[in-house]
Amino acid sequence: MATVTGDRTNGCVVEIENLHFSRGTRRIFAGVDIGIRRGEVTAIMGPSGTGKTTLLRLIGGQLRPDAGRIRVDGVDVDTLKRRGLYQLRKRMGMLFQSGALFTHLNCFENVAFPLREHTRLSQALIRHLVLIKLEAVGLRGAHALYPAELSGGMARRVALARALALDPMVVMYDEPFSGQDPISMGILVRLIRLLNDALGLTSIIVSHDVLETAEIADRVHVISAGKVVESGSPQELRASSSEWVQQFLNALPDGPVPFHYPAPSLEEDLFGNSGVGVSAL
Ligand SMILES: Nc1ncnc2c1ncn2[C@@H]1O[C@H](COP(=O)(O)OP(=O)(O)OP(=O)(O)O)[C@@H](O)[C@H]1O
Repeated sequence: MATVTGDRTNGCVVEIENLHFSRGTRRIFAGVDIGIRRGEVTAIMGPSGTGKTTLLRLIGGQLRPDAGRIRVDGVDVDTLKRRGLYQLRKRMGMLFQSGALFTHLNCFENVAFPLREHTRLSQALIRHLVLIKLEAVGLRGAHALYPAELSGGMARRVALARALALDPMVVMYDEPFSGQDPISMGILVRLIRLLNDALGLTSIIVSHDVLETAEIADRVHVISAGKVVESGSPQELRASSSEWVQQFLNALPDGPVPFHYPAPSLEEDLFGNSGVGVSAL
């Protein structure tokens, strides 16, 4: 775990304390405490409808707690006004299952979109950043393809590159593997872990794919009936007698499918005249 010197947050980038939240008469959270440690991959699991997506929305400030506190990077999300929330959300990458790509934009422009929206970077720098993010997900060679020309797994990886475009501090994944075949799922699983470590991110994953998620998680929190019922490393949960623990088994093997879509060398794309993104210059 990466610990920041002088860190006010006890190594936790997200601190949830005594969280209470209801939807009408339905109580979703009744005293939830979770610390999401900086630099780690944290999985939030639990039965369907237990409030996992709701928890991500609360962390992102899209919903407000009825009681309790949620701090992100030491800041109480509930106290933030519109502008503060906007600034915070720029530092939080989100990859939602429904987070579709813009169909009228190619991969390059999809990833460039948040950079164009939220920064005043030069076109040349945007081009570099987009190529690096696409490279990171193995799809630099697919920069000119439109979403309709991508497989489901490729589309998810482009969406991941887009979620990482602004170099977020935290990335939240809501069901990132849903609808993926086992090979695409294996690639995504590995990619989330690799990018977390390589880019110094903190990742929060909500997923029904218990085995795959546990494979890359440093810590797992199991939520049920408004409370955290289990917390620990996948190994610790394996040693627990909870019924959930039985699900933390075999790792998903990687397959022979190449990770990178065919492309010229990175050097050529970055410093040469390969024509990537020139329409934007
Ligand atoms: N906009 C809404 N208005 C009212 N109730 C809602 C709303 N969104 C979600 N809920 C309810 O809140 C509860 C928690 O929903 P949430 O989507 O967070 O669960 P989840 O654990 O992510 O479920 P799943 O695993 O099936 O995706 C559910 O009972 C759901 O019906």
